[in-house]
Parts: sequence; structure tokens; C-alpha cells
Amino acid sequence: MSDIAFLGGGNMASAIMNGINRGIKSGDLPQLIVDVFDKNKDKLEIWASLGASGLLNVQENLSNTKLWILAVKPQNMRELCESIAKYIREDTLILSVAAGLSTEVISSWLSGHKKIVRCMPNTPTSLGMGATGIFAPKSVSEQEYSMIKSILRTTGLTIELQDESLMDSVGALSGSGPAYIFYFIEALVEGGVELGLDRNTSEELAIKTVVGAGLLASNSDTPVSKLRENVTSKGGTTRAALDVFEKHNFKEIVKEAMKAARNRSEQLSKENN
Ligand SMILES: NC(=O)C1=CN([C@@H]2O[C@H](COP(=O)(O)OP(=O)(O)OC[C@H]3O[C@@H](n4cnc5c(N)ncnc54)[C@H](O)[C@@H]3O)[C@@H](O)[C@H]2O)C=CC1
Ligand SMILES: O=C(O)[C@@H]1CCC=N1
Repeated sequence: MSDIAFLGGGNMASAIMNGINRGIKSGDLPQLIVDVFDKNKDKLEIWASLGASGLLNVQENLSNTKLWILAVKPQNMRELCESIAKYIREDTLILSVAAGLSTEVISSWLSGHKKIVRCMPNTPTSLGMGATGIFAPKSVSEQEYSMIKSILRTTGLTIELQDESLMDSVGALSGSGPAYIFYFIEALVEGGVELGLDRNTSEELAIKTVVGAGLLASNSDTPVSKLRENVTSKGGTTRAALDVFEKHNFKEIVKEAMKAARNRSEQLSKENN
């Protein structure tokens, strides 16, 4: 009998599991028994090293597990929910990490079960540097919500939302955000190479710059815009670069991209319903 069952054992499930292990090690969480169900055998191999049992098929004893974490792609969620609904008990607590899918839609696939919390994490969760939005409907008790929050806090920053529709906006910012930053790093690396640096040097400089700037923004009380101004000498090199960003409406491009992510998240619920 386990305390937590992950249904889907891919990137996001293992990232959250890393947090759980950190929480257990630091004493923030009690020792927990974790099962992972994934229909792909290859995915199960890593789980033993994370201290969890990997299982190919859901079995009846899933009913004895209090917390189920649904971590399959939105496109696979209906099939998964319909296959596990028969094991659900009145007090089973569900945590979904899926983008876009509302608690209402998931509930309809779980025979009307109402104890469903949603979260929108991101991949830095695996390092304890995640940024996660959480939403719980009124049908989830304070005690149940606290239990889930204590688990998610082991993965980094958690922000509680009162309005479920804002989960789509959180997904467009911090959920997908690491991909935007990686894309920017790729551009910096390619830019460095075009300016004559070798690829390794360019990559080292690009990654350290993003890490350093992120830490500076995170550890300083100075507004981000002022930190940017501190780098930008009048008539200097940074000003020349920022003029190009502004000429091509860089901020507008970022905002448009985020709106596309938010709209896609909204669509996912409708498409998979
Ligand atoms: N990757 C990311 O950065 C983020 C992902 N998410 C959400 O997390 C969820 C999972 O995404 P990833 O971990 O990236 O995907 P993934 O593809 O790494 O993992 C999904 C796993 O589910 C398994 N699976 C599929 N159908 C199954 C079934 N019926 N029964 C058991 N296992 C099944 C697959 O074999 C796979 O291992 C998605 O809903 C996504 O929207 C949320 C925030 C960030
Ligand atoms: O691209 C996706 O759908 C997922 C959700 C947020 C980040 N990755």
C-alpha cells in the first residue's frame, strides 16, 4: 500500500518526485511510500533509483492510496481517468499537473469525483527551483489542500490561485517559461558562434549569463528594469543591442507568444473533452 501514486511517470512526475525526496531528506515530509504507473516499460527504470516502485498496470490496491498524481499528457488524460475511475474512493485526493484540463473536465472523467487539485509546475522543479501555480476548488478540505501544498513546496516556489482560469496564464508564463529561456540561450550561443567564439565557450558564457542574471534579479531588491539600466551605459554596447530588440518589438513578440500558449491551454480542455 502506498501513500502516493503517480499515474504517468515521465518528466514532470520525476521532477516532483525529486522534490518529495528532498522533503523527506530535510524532514519537511515524513517517509512516504510511492508507486508509479506508466504504460511505457522504459520509463519505469529510473524510478527504482528515485526510491519508488514502478508498475506497468494499475491494480486494485490503488484504492488504498490516498493521493493520486495525474501526470500524463492532456491527450492521454481521458483514457487514463476512465481506466482508474473504478478504483476511486470518496476520500481519494487527486492532483493533476496537466496543462489546460479543468477540474470540471477531469471530474467528469472520474465519475464526478470532486476532490481534485490542479497545479502547473515547471521543469526546474527537479532542482527545487520550480515555480508552481496551484488551485483547489471548495470541495477540497483545508487539511487535504495543506497536504498537497506541503508536497509541492519541496519543489520550489508555490503560488495559490483563487481563480482556476488563471492556471492557463501561469502555464503560459512559468510552465512553458523554461522553454522560452532555453530558446533564448540557444540564440545567444548561435550569436556567439557567429561572432567568432567556439561553441563550447559560447555555451558556457550564455548559460552562466542567464543563471547569473536570474540570481541577481532574484536576490536583489532592485527592480529588474533598474538592473537592466545598470548594464546599459549611455551610447554603449548594450544600448546598441537593446535598440535592435526594441526596433523588432521584442516585448510584443514575447507577449504574443504567451497569449498563444494561454489560448492553446484553453483549447486543450475543449479538444480533449
Ligand atoms: N514538461 C513540462 O515542462 C510540463 C508539463 N506539464 C504537464 O505534465 C504532464 C506530463 O508531461 P510530461 O511529464 O512532460 O510528459 P511525459 O511524456 O514525459 O510523461 C508522460 C508519461 O505518461 C505515460 N502515459 C501515457 N498514457 C498513460 C496511461 N494511460 N497510463 C500510464 N501512463 C501513461 C507515458 O508513457 C509517459 O511516460 C502533461 O499533462 C503536461 O501538460 C505541466 C507543466 C510543465
Ligand atoms: O507544453 C506543454 O503543454 C507543457 C505545459 C507547460 C509546459 N509544458
